[in-house]
Amino acid sequence: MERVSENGAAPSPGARLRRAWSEERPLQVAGVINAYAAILAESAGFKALYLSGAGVANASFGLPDLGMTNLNDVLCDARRITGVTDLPLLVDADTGFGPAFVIGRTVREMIRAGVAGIHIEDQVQAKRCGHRPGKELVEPEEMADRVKAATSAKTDPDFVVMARTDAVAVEGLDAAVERARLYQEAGADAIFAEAITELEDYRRFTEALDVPVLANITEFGKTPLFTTAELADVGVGLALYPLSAFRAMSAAALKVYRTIREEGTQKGVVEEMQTRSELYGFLGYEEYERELDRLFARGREG
Ligand SMILES: C[C@](O)(C(=O)O)[C@H](CC(=O)O)C(=O)O
Repeated sequence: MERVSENGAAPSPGARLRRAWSEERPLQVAGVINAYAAILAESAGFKALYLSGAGVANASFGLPDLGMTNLNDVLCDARRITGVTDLPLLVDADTGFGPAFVIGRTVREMIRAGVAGIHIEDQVQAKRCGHRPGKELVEPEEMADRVKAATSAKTDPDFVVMARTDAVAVEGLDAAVERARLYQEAGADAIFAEAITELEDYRRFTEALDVPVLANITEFGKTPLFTTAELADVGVGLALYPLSAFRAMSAAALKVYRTIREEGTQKGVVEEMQTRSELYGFLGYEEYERELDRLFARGREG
């Protein structure tokens, strides 16, 4: 049941994320690299958004996804997104950015930033992308402590603490499902099953758990591009597309840069661009202008 505060205030971002995953199955969660991408994803009809750790590292810092960005780096991008949309935002908090007290601070700061939930993972601090070789995990109990540190820091009971396990690729399916059960017991509100290779493996998670399971449908990784129908069939609760639009934007941008450089003009690619009026439409530019006119018309007339 969605909690509405006693003074009748709107449901919190966490409550909205929970509502979204109860209304759509699997809930499609769109990765958005920045505030404008959030506006685009919302206009396409998504009901929940995601800020990718790789996305922050790659797009905001030009760095690889190797745990080189910190809490403030991620918060800064998260705030920009929550500033333009009421859709619930799930944020990649890597390993929580430090030991127990830091994980607690991560949760409180994320809630203050209007974030709906985070996921923290069971990799060592020197983490890697979940779809790369050479991942190392902390002991299951240490990860359970991370989860407890996160859940006990909630200042909004509906804030979502999702536990990600990278164990399938490292320890195999049975151990990964066992870990997920332990994380659920420790208080995780959802489980992120990373780097799954077989559709049926999701069923092992969903049958063993009472909380929603997220499938990370990221391109060029270990997981095939399963459809929502396939994922629904094995009980998956959330389907994540962390970097899909970013990859497409990056390919488009490179093509434009190369064309301008090589051909001395952008004429050959201008048809592929979003127009000025489309951009302004998404931004509500004209509404802002009308407001400006209304506010300052007297000054101008005088
Ligand atoms: C989910 C992820 O952690 C991310 O940062 O978005 C990445 C995505 C990717 O590299 O494709 C991951 O799966 O490790």
